[in-house]
Amino acid sequence: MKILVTGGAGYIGSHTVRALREKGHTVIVLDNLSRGHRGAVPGDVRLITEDIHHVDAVRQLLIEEHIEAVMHFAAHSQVGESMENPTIYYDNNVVGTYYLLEAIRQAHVPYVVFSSTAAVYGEPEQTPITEDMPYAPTNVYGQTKLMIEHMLAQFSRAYGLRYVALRYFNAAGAAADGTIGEDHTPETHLIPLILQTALGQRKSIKIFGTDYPTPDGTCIRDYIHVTDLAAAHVRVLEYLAGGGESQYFNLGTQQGMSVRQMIDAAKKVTGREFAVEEAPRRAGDPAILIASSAKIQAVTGWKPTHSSVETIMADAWRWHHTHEHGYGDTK
Ligand SMILES: NC(=O)c1ccc[n+]([C@@H]2O[C@H](COP(=O)([O-])OP(=O)(O)OC[C@H]3O[C@@H](n4cnc5c(N)ncnc54)[C@H](O)[C@@H]3O)[C@@H](O)[C@H]2O)c1
Ligand SMILES: O=c1ccn([C@@H]2O[C@H](COP(=O)(O)OP(=O)(O)O[C@H]3O[C@H](CO)[C@@H](O)[C@H](O)[C@H]3O)[C@@H](O)[C@H]2O)c(=O)[nH]1
Repeated sequence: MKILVTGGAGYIGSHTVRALREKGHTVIVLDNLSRGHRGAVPGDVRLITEDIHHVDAVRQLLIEEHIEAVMHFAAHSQVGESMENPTIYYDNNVVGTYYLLEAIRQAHVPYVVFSSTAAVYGEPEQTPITEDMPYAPTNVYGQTKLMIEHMLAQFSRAYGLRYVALRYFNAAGAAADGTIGEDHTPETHLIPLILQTALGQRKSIKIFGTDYPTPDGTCIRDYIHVTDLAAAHVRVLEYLAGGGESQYFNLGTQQGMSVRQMIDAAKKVTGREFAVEEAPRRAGDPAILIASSAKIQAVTGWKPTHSSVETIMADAWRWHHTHEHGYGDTK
């Protein structure tokens, strides 16, 4: 199929571009490079430096290139920033996606795969989290993703668009060959911050909260390898093209790891000692987020195969210690 990947110069999008091409699909990347990297897009993939808000340009591209599906990663995705500056989240995520969907509708593209998030659930009542649990985002970022899910459902009902919304838990790791990986500025995610500390780029890694109701007092998350996330996108595309109806799926491993366990794993994989500081809780962090992925496994047969903590950490380390400044100045 011929697929447009919005946000394909970003972390998860670039790994999915690779997975799609490995399955023989043709890919065009649309990215405004606000937070992505030219160097994350292979030289032989067409990169269109464009913004999803530009409905006329996007519609024209979809029609001219006979695009059959859109994978929509383009978004702002930092929880803290979304609380400090909600307007850019409503504009980039909700308004931007509205214009993108409008272009998709006008160009009659039949399928969309959308990057949603575990943040739509907020503080879960129980774990593992299943898709039928209540939606109660505790931050603006999660709220914008939930609004987009509603928009998709309404476009689907009214115009026949078929879509899958994938609610990722914590994306982690990097391509096994170390050529693409995670490079966010500013970096807020735990694993890159730990590994930057192991590299000596930071003085210490702070543990945000040691008094959570968990066995070691630190937050538990469900870390899923970015390669497994990418493979799930290929699966759900096949599912839609095979006649599957619109769906939303959690993407996680059903295993939780605490912050302390991640730090210990990093020390083992890197063979380096580094300073660890106990710090107060970070506002808005739920104690435990673990996915049930039973639904996507039952419907599409997808299973995570690279998401052991050792593989995640080893792959992330290969990327970070060979790219100390990420994609550097390739932007
Ligand atoms: N990283 C995670 O753990 C995680 C978890 C859950 C959901 N998600 C979602 O997955 C998607 C990808 O996340 P990521 O970590 O790869 O983020 P990222 O910031 O690395 O990638 C996003 C890309 O979208 C581009 N972009 C942003 N706004 C745009 C616009 N208006 N027009 C065109 N391009 C635009 C950026 O330049 C960037 O390349 C996001 O939608 C995010 O909300 C990520
Ligand atoms: O320096 C740090 C950074 C993080 N943490 C903790 O590590 C855990 C993971 O944090 P982080 O890597 O920032 O991810 P989350 O806040 O869990 O959010 C990610 O995972 C969510 C889904 O679970 C997505 O919605 C978000 O977009 C994505 O950033 C949390 O308990 C943090 O409190 C620390 O202790 N120290």
